[in-house]
Amino acid sequence: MSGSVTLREGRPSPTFDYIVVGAGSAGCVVANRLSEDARTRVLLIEAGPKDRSINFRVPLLVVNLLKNPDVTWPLVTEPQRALNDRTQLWTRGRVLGGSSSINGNVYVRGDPWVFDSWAGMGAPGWGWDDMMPYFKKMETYVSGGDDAYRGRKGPIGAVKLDRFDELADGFVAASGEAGHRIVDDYNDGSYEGTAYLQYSTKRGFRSSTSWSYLRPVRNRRNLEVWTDTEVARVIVENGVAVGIECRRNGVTTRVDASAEIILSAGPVMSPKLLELSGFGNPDILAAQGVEVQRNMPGVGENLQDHPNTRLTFECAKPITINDVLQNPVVRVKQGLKFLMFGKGLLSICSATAHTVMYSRPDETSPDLKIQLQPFSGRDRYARRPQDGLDPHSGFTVGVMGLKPKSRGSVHIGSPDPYAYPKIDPAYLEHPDDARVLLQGIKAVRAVAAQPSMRPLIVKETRPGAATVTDEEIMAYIRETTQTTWHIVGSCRMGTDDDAVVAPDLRVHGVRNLRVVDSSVFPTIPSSNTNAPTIALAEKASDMILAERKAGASRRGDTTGRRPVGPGETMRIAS
Ligand SMILES: Cc1cc2nc3c(=O)[nH]c(=O)nc-3n(C[C@H](O)[C@H](O)[C@H](O)COP(=O)(O)OP(=O)(O)OC[C@H]3O[C@@H](n4cnc5c(N)ncnc54)[C@H](O)[C@@H]3O)c2cc1C
Repeated sequence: MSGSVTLREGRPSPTFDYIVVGAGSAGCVVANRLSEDARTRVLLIEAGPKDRSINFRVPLLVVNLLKNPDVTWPLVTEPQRALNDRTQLWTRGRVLGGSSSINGNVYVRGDPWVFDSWAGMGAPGWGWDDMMPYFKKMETYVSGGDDAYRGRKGPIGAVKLDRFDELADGFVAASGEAGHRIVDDYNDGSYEGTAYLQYSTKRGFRSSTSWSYLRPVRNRRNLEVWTDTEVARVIVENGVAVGIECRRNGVTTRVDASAEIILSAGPVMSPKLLELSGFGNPDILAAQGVEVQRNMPGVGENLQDHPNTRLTFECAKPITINDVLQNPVVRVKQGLKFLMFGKGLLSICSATAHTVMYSRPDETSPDLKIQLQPFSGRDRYARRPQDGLDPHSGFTVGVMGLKPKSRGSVHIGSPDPYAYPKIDPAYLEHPDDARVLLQGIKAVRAVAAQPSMRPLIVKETRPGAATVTDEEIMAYIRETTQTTWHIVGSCRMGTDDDAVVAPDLRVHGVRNLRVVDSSVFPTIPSSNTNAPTIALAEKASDMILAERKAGASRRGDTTGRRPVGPGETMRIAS
C-alpha cells in the first residue's frame, strides 16, 4: 500500500483476545460486555480524548461541543447536487462515548416495521422481537410503561419529558387538534403519533455510553482503554484478521488480537478502515494503492441519512433555549431548576416532542416526522449566538423524512490512513425524498395553526409567510436541508454479493473480523439511531460471547504469540 505506515521496530506487540476499534455508542458496550469475564483481555481504542468536561454531562452544554474540533470529527460532505451544490458539515463524536457524548439524547428505539423488514433483505435475527430483550437490557426507564417492553436495570438512563413545558404541551395538544393520535410510550411498539419525547439521561445528566458502560468498569484489570489513538488499518494474514496498526503518541505500532478485531468506528470510519485494509471495490482501492484482500463492492455504499429541513417561529414568551442563552434572568431560573430537580431546559439539548406520521396513505409504514425544538437559528448548528442563534425567543419544528430512498457512499480518497474519506450522501436525489419533506412542511403549518399553538407564535420566521406554493417550498427545502446525523448503512449486513457483513456481523470472506456499529443497519431503523445502535451492540456482544463459549471463535494459537498475562506490565509504543 503506498503511503502505508512504518511500524516501529524493536517493540513487542501486546496481544489481547479482542480489540475494539472506536469507543462510541457501540464500542463502549462491546468492550464492557466482552470484558465481563476477567479471563478475557480486551483493548478498546479511541481516536479522541477522554470526556472529562462538564459539557459532556449537562445536556444543554452540548452547544459548546458541536463545532469543537478537539472532540469531534469536523467531516464535510461533497457538494450535494440536489441541495444547490451545498456541502454539509457532518459532525461526529471523536471522544470517549463517540457520538453518544455529543448527540441530542433523543431516545427512540424506532419503527417495529423497519426492524422486521430486514429479514427480507437477508438479515434475519434482527427483527423487533429479536431486539426487544436488548432494548430492555440496555435501559433503566423511570417513566412508567409496561414491564413487558421497558427495562428497569440497564446502564442507560431513560426518561419521558412528560408535560415538559408550555411549548411542548402546546405542540402535543395542537397535534391532537390537527388529527394526530397521542401516544403514551412510542418505544413499546406503538410508534406512529404524537408524543413527549424520551431522553437518554439520568437525573438530568447525559447517559453517554462512556458514562454508562465504561465508567462503571474502569477498574477491570482485563480491560484497557487507549484514548488519543487512531487505528490506521486491520492487519490480515492468510484471510485472518490478526491485529491492527495504530498511531499513538505520534508513533505507529501494531497490536494483535488472538480472538477477534471488532470495528466500531461508526458509519464513516468503519468502511474507511475496511478499505484501507484491502476490503472494498478494487478500482477504489487500486486508485489509492491499497492491495486488494477481497473484492467487496458494497463497502462504503448504501450510505443513508434522514434529510432534515425546518420551520422556525418567533415565540411569544421567553420560554425557549434562546432565552436561556441570552437572558441572564431566564438562565438563573433554569440553572436552579436543573441543579435542584435535574429538569428544565438545561436537561435537554434538542427536541421535546414529536409527531410520527404518513406522508401519504399508501405508505407501508410512517415515513415522516416533525419535531419541536425549543430553540431557533439559521441552521441546525446554530445553538449559540455566535453560531447564528436567533436573538429573540424562538423555536423550530424540524421535518425529517424517515424512509429516504436516496443512497450515497463514503470512500477513501487518499492513501493517507489519517485523511478523511470522501462522503457523498446524495441527499434528495430520489424525488420522493423531497416530496416527503414538502408534506412535512405543510403538516407543521397545520399544527402551528391550531388553537393550542397560536398564542405561542408571533410569526413564522423561516421560510416565512411569503413562501406559499409547492415550487417556493421546494426551493426552500433544497436551500435548507441538512443532516439529521442519523447516518447508517455503509457496511450493510446481508447475504447478497454487495453485503459487507453477515447477519452475525462477521465481515464476509475474512476470519476474526466483525463490524459492530450503526454502519451495518440495512436501512435506518426509523427515527433516531443511538438506542438501536446500543441495542445492536448488546446483541452482538451476546453473540460473540456465545461463540466464544462454544469455542467457535477461538484462534489464539495461530499467531504463535502469548497473550499478556494478568499482572504483567504491557509495553506500549509511546
Ligand atoms: C450531533 C449529533 C446528534 C445526534 N442526535 C441524536 C439523538 O438525539 N438521538 C439519537 O438516537 N441519535 C442521535 N444521533 C445519532 C447517534 O448518536 C449515532 O447514530 C450513534 O452514536 C452511532 O454510534 P456508532 O457507534 O455507530 O458511532 P459513534 O458513536 O460515532 O462511534 C464511533 C467511534 O469510533 C471512533 N473512531 C473512528 N475512527 C477511529 C479510528 N480510526 N481509530 C480509533 N477510533 C476511531 C470515533 O472517534 C468514535 O468515538 C446524533 C448524532 C450526532 C453526531
